[in-house]
Amino acid sequence: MTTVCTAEQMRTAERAFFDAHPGADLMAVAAHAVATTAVTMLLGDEPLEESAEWIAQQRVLVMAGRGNNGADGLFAAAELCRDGWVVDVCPVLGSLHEAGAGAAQEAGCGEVSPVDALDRHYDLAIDAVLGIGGRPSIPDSLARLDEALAGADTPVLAVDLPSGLSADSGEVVRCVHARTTVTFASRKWCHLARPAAACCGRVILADIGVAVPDADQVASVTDLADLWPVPGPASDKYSRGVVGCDTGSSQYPGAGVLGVLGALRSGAGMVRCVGPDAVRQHVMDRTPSVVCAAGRVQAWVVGSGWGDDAGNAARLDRRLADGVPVVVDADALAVLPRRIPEGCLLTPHAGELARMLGIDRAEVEADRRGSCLAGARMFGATVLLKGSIQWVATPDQQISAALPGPAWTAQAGSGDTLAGVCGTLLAAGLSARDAGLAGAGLQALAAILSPGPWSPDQLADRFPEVIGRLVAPGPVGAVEREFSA
Ligand SMILES: NC(=O)C1=CN([C@@H]2O[C@H](COP(=O)(O)OP(=O)(O)OC[C@H]3O[C@@H](n4cnc5c(N)ncnc54)[C@H](OP(=O)(O)O)[C@@H]3O)[C@@H](O)[C@H]2O)[C@@H](O)CC1
Ligand SMILES: Nc1ncnc2c1ncn2[C@@H]1O[C@H](COP(=O)(O)OP(=O)(O)O)[C@@H](O)[C@H]1O
Repeated sequence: MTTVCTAEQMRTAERAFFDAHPGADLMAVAAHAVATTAVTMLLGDEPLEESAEWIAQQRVLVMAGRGNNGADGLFAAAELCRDGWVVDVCPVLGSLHEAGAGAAQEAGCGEVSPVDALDRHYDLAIDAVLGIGGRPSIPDSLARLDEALAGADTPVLAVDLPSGLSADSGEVVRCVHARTTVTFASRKWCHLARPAAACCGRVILADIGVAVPDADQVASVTDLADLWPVPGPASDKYSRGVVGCDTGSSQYPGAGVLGVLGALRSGAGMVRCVGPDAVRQHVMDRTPSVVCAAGRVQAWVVGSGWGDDAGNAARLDRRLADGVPVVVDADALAVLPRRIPEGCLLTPHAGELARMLGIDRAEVEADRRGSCLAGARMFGATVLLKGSIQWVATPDQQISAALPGPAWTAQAGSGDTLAGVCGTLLAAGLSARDAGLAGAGLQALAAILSPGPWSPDQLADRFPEVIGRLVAPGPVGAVEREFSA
């Protein structure tokens, strides 16, 4: 799991740290982490070149703002300059942090305006204009610099986060594009949520001695690889797990097909389709290996595409009574009994969760994390709240988020395939929490690897390749590297 925090949580942690360590120089620790990362980037793969003469030819641009983020950059500039690198400081927002500017000047850094910097060559640029105190977007002068640096293929190292991003979201208005970002104490949401994450490059987490106790946990690609069930020599179709799909209706047969596709393409040992005739016919046409007959299953997928039918409550009760874990999706969420068996997984989007909780959708949107916890508490089952950040909360009030993906999956039918994937994972024996995290993570990863308007059935057709790459044997860390490349 990766820890992730908001700007507010970071500031609270910083206050607690200073209460416990009055007078500590956190900025010096942060700046040293920036300077160390900068040197690693400058040296690249050729540490043999690290002679004083070679270092004295390498030029570094430090773009600095006027807050503490700028100060981190300025103290890093001073350290680099003292070590022999040629450093220009560029005040992008007019003024500079006073002590930081003093240190940089004393160490021998030059100063350059944003306009003059456009005409100079740099081997590395450090973006220390805006950090967690930044509001979205950047001034034109910085946008021009960012474009020029990209045009010259100059690597950019962002301090804490690329300027222009909001620490707490994946939104991008206009920002710096970093090759590497060095952040402190915990990752922030912009490092993980898309599309912002794509502007951060490789994110390095520096330990500055500050603990963020209320940081959240987000499943990483490595977690996904660890969770994914892989068949062994003794496996057969039953031991891998049989998924029963009781989804779709004559009005919405497509939802039944998509759920089956999700289950099949994510590795179910067998998929049984027991939906209405209209669904079964379409399923057989698309996926001939599906068994359209009743029988034992290890998990049920219900609710997708049921429509508003008077028989929905009885249809749900029948499946819950089977005693195996159930993925409860879409229309079945409107007819939930007061308590759901604990091993089940409820998969609402914000509107469905609002209805479950008897509140407005806007209230859910205003506190998605808290609403997800409330849903799990109210129904005694695990809840996967779908959307851009996908929270998974358990009845005992543990909460974590799935690997975030791009919004390409925000389209009708994605939830139906996701329910099928979660069914496969429950049938394979994963807990409801792990099934929610891994199912949502697979869909996100598939969309990361195949960006574009792929329809849910097309994306499901890509699941086998994504899973194959995900679980391919290799050293720990290889998976993360491959998928972040
Ligand atoms: N907290 C910690 O634990 C630690 C924090 N550390 C470091 O401190 C950083 C946070 O520093 P910070 O709070 O001073 O805010 P920062 O990001 O420098 O920006 C504020 C300045 O920017 C301005 N401004 C804002 N948006 C703007 C825009 N769009 N366009 C133009 N201007 C804009 C705003 O001016 P305003 O307009 O509000 O007057 C204000 O002057 C953090 O990211 C990390 O690097 C580390 O040293 C170690 C531990
Ligand atoms: N902004 C977003 N970013 C990433 N994924 C999203 C976003 N919004 C929705 N999704 C994904 O899209 C799917 C939508 O599910 P849902 O609304 O239930 O659709 P349907 O019921 O039509 O299948 C979910 O799998 C969710 O994870």
